[in-house]
Order: sequence, then C-alpha cells, then structure tokens
Amino acid sequence: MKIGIIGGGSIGLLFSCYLSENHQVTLYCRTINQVNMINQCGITLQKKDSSILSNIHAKLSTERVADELVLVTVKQYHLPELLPILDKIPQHIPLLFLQNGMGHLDYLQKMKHDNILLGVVEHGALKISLSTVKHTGFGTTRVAAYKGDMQKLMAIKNTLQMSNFPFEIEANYNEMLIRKLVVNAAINPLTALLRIKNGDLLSNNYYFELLKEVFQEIIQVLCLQELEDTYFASIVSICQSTSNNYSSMLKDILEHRQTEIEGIVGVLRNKAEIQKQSVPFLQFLYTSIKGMEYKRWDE
Ligand SMILES: NC(=O)C1=CN([C@@H]2O[C@H](COP(=O)(O)OP(=O)(O)OC[C@H]3O[C@@H](n4cnc5c(N)ncnc54)[C@H](OP(=O)(O)O)[C@@H]3O)[C@@H](O)[C@H]2O)C=CC1
Ligand SMILES: CC(C)(CO)C(=O)C(=O)O
Repeated sequence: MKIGIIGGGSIGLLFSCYLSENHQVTLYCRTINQVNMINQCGITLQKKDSSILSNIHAKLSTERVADELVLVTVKQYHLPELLPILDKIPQHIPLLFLQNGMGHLDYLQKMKHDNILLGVVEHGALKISLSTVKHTGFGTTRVAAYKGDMQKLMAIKNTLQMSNFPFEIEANYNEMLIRKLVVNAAINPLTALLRIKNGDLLSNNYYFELLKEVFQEIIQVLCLQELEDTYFASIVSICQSTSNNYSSMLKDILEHRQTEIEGIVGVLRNKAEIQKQSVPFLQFLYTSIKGMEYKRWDE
C-alpha cells in the first residue's frame, strides 16, 4: 500500500520505519533540511539492542499528497496550519490521526473525508535527529473509526498489522481517547510543573496526594465515578511502568517547546465550565503550564 505520513517527528519517524517494511511510505516534512537529510541518509531506527536503516522517500508537506492512506503525526496544535493541506487530499483517501488528547476532534467535524480514523499510540518514541528515532517503549496502536464504515477500518488495520508493531481496533473512539486523556491529564501537567519523573508521583506521598486530587477532578468532569478504581489503577500502573521516564509535557517544557496542555487539560477545563463544575487543581495546572509556555518567549 502507498502510505503517506505527515509530520517527521518522533511518531512520524517511528511509523515510517516500521510500516516501510511492508509498504511504500512517503514521509511529508515541514522543512527542506529534513527532506534532504532523509532522502540522502534514510531513517535510522534505534531499538534496545539494534539499529536498522530504512530507505524512505521524503517530501515537503506542501507537495501534493498522493497515497492510499494518510497518517497524521503532527502535534494537535500544529493541525490548524495543516488543515488547508489536508483539505486538498481527495475525499476517498482515509486519514488516520494519531494525536494525544481530544483537542483535535473539533477540527475533524468539518472535514469532508469519507473515512476518518483516530488512533492512540502506546509506544514511546524519541526523535534523536532529523533522520534518527529511538523506540523507547514498545506498545500497541489502538485505532477506532471517527467517521466511515467498520469494514474499511478492519481492512486498514489488517494491512498495517505487524507482529512486532501491533494494531488493535476499538469499537468506540470516544472511550478510547478518554482512557488516554485521563492518564495524560493526571500525569503530564503535574510532572511538568514539579519537574519530576513519572514514578515520583507514587513514591513521594505529597505528590501522590496531589495526583489523587487531580484525578478526582478529572473523573468528576468526565462523569467516570463508577469506573474510578479501574482508572486510578491504570494511572498507577503507567506511573510504575514508566517510573524512570519524563512525561512528554515535561520534555516539551525543558526543551522550550509548546506543550499539548490545550488538548489535554484545556479540554477538561472547558467541559467543567460548561457543566458549571469547579476544578481548582485542573485550573491551577492549566494556568501554570500556560505560564511556563509563555515564559519561553521572554528568554
Ligand atoms: N513521542 C511519543 O512517544 C508519543 C507521542 N504521542 C502523540 O503523537 C503526536 C506526535 O508526537 P511526536 O511525534 O512526539 O511530536 P514531535 O513534536 O516529535 O513531532 C511533530 C512533528 O510534526 C511536524 N510538523 C508540524 N507541522 C507540520 C506541517 N505543517 N507539515 C509537516 N510536518 C509538520 C513537526 O515538524 P518540525 O520538527 O519541523 O517542527 C514535527 O517534526 C502528539 O500528539 C503526541 O502526544 C503519543 C504517544 C507517544
Ligand atoms: C503515558 C505517559 C504519561 C508516559 O510518559 C505519556 O503518554 C506522555 O508522557 O505523554
């Protein structure tokens, strides 16, 4: 299959390498530097004990996208700029969006494409250079239909499926995104603000208290009280399995990049406002992270 991947960041590079084993992949980048680098040197995928070089064709994302399936791997806040480009992709080409959070749903409503899929990536990936990516955590990519028919979704999943890079279908995109949103909203802003590793949220009793307070507000806003124990157990388990890692939000802050706070806590804060709920911890986290993002412009 001809697969286009838009966004040469950590996830775009990772998916390009794996999917190019069975498919003809084109990676659409924002800069000519990255395009030239990838066309000359390929993409290097670093795994735990090995390193693999894949020859992948790269183009600028402003060039015409002519593939049978397009994966969108930019961050949620890049999407407004990308919409005119996505709009030019023929309506029958399925699009798969792989953003964290739920902020991107607003943009999808207006899109004309017949098949729009949403994905949640449970892998960890780190872009080391313009043409090198490290696979830092092995997981599954969950995929659900936002718009379109189930058979198309099944066919795409079967085409992408690899034993060493698995895909799973989820029946309900909203539930799938909410499960990830709860985890990201609980872990990311706290670790970014406190500048701690994910595991510190469990090992430090004071931080654990904060985690519980934030979690209470999240489940209140999302009306998940009945599933409280299951959701909290999953947060604890992710803090344990990634105990030595820095969350993506902390990494963004440390590297002076914009964060995904809008698509994660911003979404919850807006929902709370509509539902007339008071969420002081989430409000505090939202404003603090926004302030930290803003600070970088002064430096
Ligand atoms: N990394 C991870 O381990 C995980 C990430 N995710 C989610 O996946 C999404 C992508 O994350 P990640 O890959 O880490 O983010 P990165 O910041 O590494 O990559 C985003 C890429 O999008 C590119 N981009 C932005 N605008 C355009 C454009 N107009 N045309 C082409 N490319 C563009 C950027 O280019 P440039 O560099 O030139 O600015 C950048 O390379 C996020 O929503 C994240 O939360 C989910 C799970 C795990
Ligand atoms: C699961 C978690 C919190 C792992 O760090 C993550 O997805 C992130 O950092 O964005």
